Amino acid sequence: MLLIEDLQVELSGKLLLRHVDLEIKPGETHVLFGPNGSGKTSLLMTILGMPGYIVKHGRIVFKGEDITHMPIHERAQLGIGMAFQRPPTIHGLKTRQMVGICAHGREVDVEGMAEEVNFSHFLGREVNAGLSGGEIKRSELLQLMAQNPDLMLFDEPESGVDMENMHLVGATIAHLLQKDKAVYHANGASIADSRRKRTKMGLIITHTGYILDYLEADSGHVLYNGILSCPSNPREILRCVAQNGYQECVRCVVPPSEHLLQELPVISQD
Ligand SMILES: Nc1ncnc2c1ncn2[C@@H]1O[C@H](COP(=O)(O)OP(=O)(O)OP(=O)(O)O)[C@@H](O)[C@H]1O
Repeated sequence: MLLIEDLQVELSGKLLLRHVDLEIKPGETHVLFGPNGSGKTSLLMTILGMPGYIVKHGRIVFKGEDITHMPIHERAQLGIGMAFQRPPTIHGLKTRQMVGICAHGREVDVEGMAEEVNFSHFLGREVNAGLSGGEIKRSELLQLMAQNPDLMLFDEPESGVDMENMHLVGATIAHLLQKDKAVYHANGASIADSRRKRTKMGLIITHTGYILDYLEADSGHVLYNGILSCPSNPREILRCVAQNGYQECVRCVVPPSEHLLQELPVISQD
């Protein structure tokens, strides 16, 4: 389980996350909405343990272990992985080698996995060198498939992906999170049984909600101005935001505390 309690996080001296409480149980997938600049990527980077994201208050517990100040490589070993929105180009390292590194000593069928995400053609290329937006997403998924972590963080997996590849990306994420129908029916297990056996946890940032067409999310949240609120049905959140905008959406539930709500800025309507 991932448990985050009253988290406050600073980056370069700026407070980006002001109040985050979050619990993701084994088998659950949560979706994260929020306007640009509200701190969504910062939250994922903090969970991953990216250097520079300084926890000023609160704690992060994963699998019963306090990982608040644990270095990134130890979190990866514990089972946390991320598909980045804009990963850097790594010169001198081929994607094939990178996938091997992600597997962390496990025997993996790199070619077979690359085929699954339509990436065979790029295995010999330096990591992310000259890749298009959609190709980067598939490269990130391939690395995650090799790592196969227990908690998977996805930063806008739909952005830059065309309609045809959206199906591939959506189906791959559903499979990684044990939420595809093939898993349901494996070994003749009932859907309820398969649900109970799920162990993978997911946290997915989305602006469009397209990913919800491919997997069943257990809960949605809105991150607004560094404050996480509105744990509820993700489709209801989408509808609320589309109809009323984010500011109204976060006002429709009881905020973490009255003083935090009062600090929310007014978003201009133009
Ligand atoms: N190195 C940095 N120093 C100071 N501020 C930063 C730094 N990196 C990011 N920020 C700011 O932190 C805020 C939150 O950024 P973040 O990327 O977490 O937002 P987001 O919700 O993921 O946005 P988007 O939906 O646009 O991807 C933004 O205002 C951003 O400009």
